Amino acid sequence: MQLQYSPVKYLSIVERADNLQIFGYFLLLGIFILFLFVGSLQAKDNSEITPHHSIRLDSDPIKLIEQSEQQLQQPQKDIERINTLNSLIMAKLELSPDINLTQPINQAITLSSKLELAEFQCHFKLVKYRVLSSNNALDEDNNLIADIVDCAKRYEATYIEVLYLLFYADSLIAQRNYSQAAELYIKAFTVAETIDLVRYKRIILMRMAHMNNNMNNIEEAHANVERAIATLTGKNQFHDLSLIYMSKAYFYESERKFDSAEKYYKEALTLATAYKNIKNMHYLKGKIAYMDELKGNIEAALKTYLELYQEAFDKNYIDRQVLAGIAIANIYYKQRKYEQALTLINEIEEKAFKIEDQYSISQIYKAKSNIFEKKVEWKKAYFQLKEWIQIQHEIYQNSSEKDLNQLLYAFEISRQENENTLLKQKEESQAIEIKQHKTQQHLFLAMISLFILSVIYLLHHAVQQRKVQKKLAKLALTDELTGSSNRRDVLQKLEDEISRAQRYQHSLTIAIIDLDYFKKINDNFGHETGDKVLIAFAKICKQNLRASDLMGRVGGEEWLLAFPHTTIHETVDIISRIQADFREKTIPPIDYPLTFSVGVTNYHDNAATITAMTKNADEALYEAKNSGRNKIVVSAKSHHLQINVA
Ligand SMILES: Nc1nc2c(ncn2[C@@H]2O[C@H](COP(=O)(O)OP(=O)(O)OP(=O)(O)O)[C@@H](O)[C@H]2O)c(=O)[nH]1
Repeated sequence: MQLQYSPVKYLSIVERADNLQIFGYFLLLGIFILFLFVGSLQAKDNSEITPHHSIRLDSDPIKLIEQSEQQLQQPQKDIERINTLNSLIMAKLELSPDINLTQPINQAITLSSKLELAEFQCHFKLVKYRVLSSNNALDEDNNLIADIVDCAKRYEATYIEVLYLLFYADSLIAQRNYSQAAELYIKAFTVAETIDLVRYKRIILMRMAHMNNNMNNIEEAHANVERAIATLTGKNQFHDLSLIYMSKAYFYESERKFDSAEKYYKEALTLATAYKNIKNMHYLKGKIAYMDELKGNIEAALKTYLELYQEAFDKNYIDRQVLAGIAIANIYYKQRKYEQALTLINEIEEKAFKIEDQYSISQIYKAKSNIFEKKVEWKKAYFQLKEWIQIQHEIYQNSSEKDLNQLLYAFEISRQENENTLLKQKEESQAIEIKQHKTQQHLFLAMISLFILSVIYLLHHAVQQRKVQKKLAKLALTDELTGSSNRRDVLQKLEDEISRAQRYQHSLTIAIIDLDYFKKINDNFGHETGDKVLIAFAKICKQNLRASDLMGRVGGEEWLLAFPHTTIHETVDIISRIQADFREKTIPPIDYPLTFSVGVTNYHDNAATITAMTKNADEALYEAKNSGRNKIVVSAKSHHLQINVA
């Protein structure tokens, strides 16, 4: 059978392989418990109950092995090589469950990991587990279980989670912790049910059945067997049904109901024959013969044992030959054919040593001791008995070691579990820490941003404030209509100029200007036209003034002008130019020339204050108005001079 590199097909194959493999474990466990509880009551061939079929082989395993080995000699693509290795491994396991397959399995694992075929990796690791456990060599790869669990977790292989629970439950069975094991089986069953792993469900039910049987809860054992049978959908499931019948028969055998046991061994044999499982056929025939023997049908049993012995000899199945040989020798013994029994035992003794089968060796010592006893050869009988005791002791020790290994295994699993939990917790707390750290960073950034924004806003606000203040300050000193200085500003500046004139003894003149008949303009042409006149006047003034000169609106249509470093005469000249410009300015609908009157004065010792100076200028202005307007009158208190401009 070739694995196809198609995910769907592939998964189903792997799943089936794994399921079957678990079935293998189940049977292994059965054997273990069998030895533990039934011990010498049972024939050794019980150990062969483990069929180890991970893949059902359609063709002859021997042919498949030859074919695979040939293919492996030739260059192949990696994926094809994995398939070939798989066929080889499965076929070899089919022939001999105990065979050492570490090398091809490791090669398959390496190739699967190279091609990143995770499920293949899981599959081959599981096969490795199976092989190592069959050889009692699990300690060769201490990380295997952890690897499988890790593999399952990484690739979310739920079926391996089930397997993991089963491993754990098995180890508890080995410790006789049945209640906890039962809990785990139920848990595994629940998980298997969630993804409808029918075969797993069946396996779990069968494990529970074996557990029930070991606890003498026979009814429950049979009930679980029936539940397991109910999971079979019929088609192509002879193999599984055959294994279930084997278990059922074994339960009856434990109850010493040999008829029922034989019936089910026969059912199982029919099925094993149907799918041509030679090893199982051999084993089942042995079981049926054993039932005959137990029921007293010695001749029938002997006949079958002899056939099996010959078959094993022909096919070179040494272990089976040894077992059949022991069974035959036991019957010869019962028939008092001591010489025949001894000859046969001697024949197989060497073979038993060759395959290092302790249990068979022990049986051989016991049989020999019994025979020597009957032959009254006490020394030899004593020697064989001594050997038998010695090897029994070793078997017991090995089984204790096995128990110990199971305990260590269970411990390793729970350690792994705790470690995983701790790791998970650590990862979670690290994630929380990172999250907190990030939140802190975000908060810090937000605070910094807020601070920068606040600073920018405050700076902007301060600049704006300053601008507003400046504007307000300017507005406070500016005449809104004309844009020139207002009364307060021009008087303040005049104050400063007076101080300067005083300190530096330079000339300073002022002029107070009042527009003529302004009320009439307002009255005749409207307030707006009046405003236009005021604006036009301010503009003309500014055009005629120097930068150092001062100008400000001190009343409705009254203005104060100041001229530092300027004589009265120069002042009059300037004002005359303003008068001329103003007169020429046309502001419709005013249809006559605009005029103003002016009072001029200057700074001197008798007029050294603002009050004195403006008083003098006002008096001159008054005089200009009274004398007909449109005049520049120089204060008598300065240099008095009247100029008629009209
Ligand atoms: N359009 C306008 N009129 C103003 C403003 N301020 C004051 N006035 C007006 O100016 C006029 C000043 O009138 P008066 O003080 O009688 O002086 P006058 O009409 O110019 O007469 P004489 O000064 O004697 O030539 C008033 O009618 C005020 O209402 C202003 O900002 N705009």
